[in-house]
Amino acid sequence: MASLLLKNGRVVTADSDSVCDVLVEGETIVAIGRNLPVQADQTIDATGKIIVPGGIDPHVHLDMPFMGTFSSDTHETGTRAALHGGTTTVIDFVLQKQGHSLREALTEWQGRATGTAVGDYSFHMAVTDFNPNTKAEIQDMIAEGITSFKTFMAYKGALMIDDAQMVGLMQEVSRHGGLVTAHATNGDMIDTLIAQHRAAGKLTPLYHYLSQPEVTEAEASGRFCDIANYTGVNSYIVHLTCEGALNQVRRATERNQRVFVETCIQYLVLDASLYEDEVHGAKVVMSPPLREKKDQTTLWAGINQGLVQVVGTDHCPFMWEQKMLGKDDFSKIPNGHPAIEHRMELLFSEGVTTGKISLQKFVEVTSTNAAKIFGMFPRKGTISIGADADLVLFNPEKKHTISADTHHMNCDYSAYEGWELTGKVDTVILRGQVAVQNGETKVGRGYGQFIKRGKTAF
Ligand SMILES: NC(=O)NCCC(=O)O
Ligand SMILES: [Zn+2]
Ligand SMILES: [Zn+2]
Repeated sequence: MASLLLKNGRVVTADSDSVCDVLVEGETIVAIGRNLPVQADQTIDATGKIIVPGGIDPHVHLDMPFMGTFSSDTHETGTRAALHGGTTTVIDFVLQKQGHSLREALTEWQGRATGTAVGDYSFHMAVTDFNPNTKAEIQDMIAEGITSFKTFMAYKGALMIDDAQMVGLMQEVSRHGGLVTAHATNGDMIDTLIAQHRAAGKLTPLYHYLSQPEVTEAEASGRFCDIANYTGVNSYIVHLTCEGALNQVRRATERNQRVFVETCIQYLVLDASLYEDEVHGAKVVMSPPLREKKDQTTLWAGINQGLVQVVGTDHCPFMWEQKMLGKDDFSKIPNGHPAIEHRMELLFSEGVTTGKISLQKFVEVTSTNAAKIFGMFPRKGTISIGADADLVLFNPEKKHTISADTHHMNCDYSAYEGWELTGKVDTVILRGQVAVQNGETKVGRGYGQFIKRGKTAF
């Protein structure tokens, strides 16, 4: 079995921080300690580098059929780009087609990802049609290692379920110890506002933003918390963006309810002023939309308060040509933006180097908490003996500039074009293999494995 020794790095986990060596045998970490008296097949000098657990992005949409097109990163290109940014595991969304089974959808997604993913991956199951047949499949999905069930409270006619279905799904998932997650926005209200804006000839990207005011997210977040509380299911709100929604979670915690919350990197660092650009505003058309500075402040504080446990990306890239499907009508712009590659470097630069969050909080929200919530801990999400050797060597001083010319995502623009960041991923190790070094990919198509997940252990 091949061995790899990382020497003299600053090893940071959610609960420890010390300069030491890490020894890997095969795919697994076998020893951690100062000046380990061992030789290995390969040694990497990590002096001056931070070593963190491989990142976990639990919110990505790869090769996903959506709004009449497909997101432009495949499981191959998306997971490769993720690796370049230090994310070694992603959780992608399988979408049930309304009128069809969960199994059919899973088979379709397995067909796309198996043998093509470069980095490790798992799936959430998006339940878009909860009925007696779907109900009977919940247990099967959990047996497959798909223990989280995504709901959309918006996108009516395509993905949205109503409250009756939500209650039924939560009851069934609760019975089997799984987790229900939600895109928590009020779809009916949003559709009404979209229709009003279109009827008034208000068609620029700004009206995407104005069709999804804060109240649409706050209302649905509160409703989701309430139904989850009633059913007793483990619950998680994806891509939470704003103060009003986080206040609903705070309210839930006051009755001693626990609701996990994910925000995404863009909501921490980009704001709604970008929608004023009538052309390029399309690059950041996503749902929910970008919000205001006060919401960013609330989200950073929410991370430090432990109300927000995860920073994901909601990576859902579209080529500019695809975005231009909506050049004359904001409601036809495919929703989503590319970010899978830059989540960790952006969060480090904008969060850790500015002092907004600590390095250990960075590890928690980029890796450890997702591993615990989504049933992968301690195999993933930490640096400990017996864990998968998913390790990121990070150069905290190195400055670099984001550009679509150099990124690895299959997208011809970047919402962060020209941003200068401090802190760069240097080397990435996935299950004991050097996967990225000096900007080069060292593992190939098909190296990524499906990760069967267990239950929430947080
Ligand atoms: N978020 C977004 O704009 N696109 C992907 C689908 C979703 O997560 O709602
Ligand atoms: Zn969503
Ligand atoms: Zn999403």
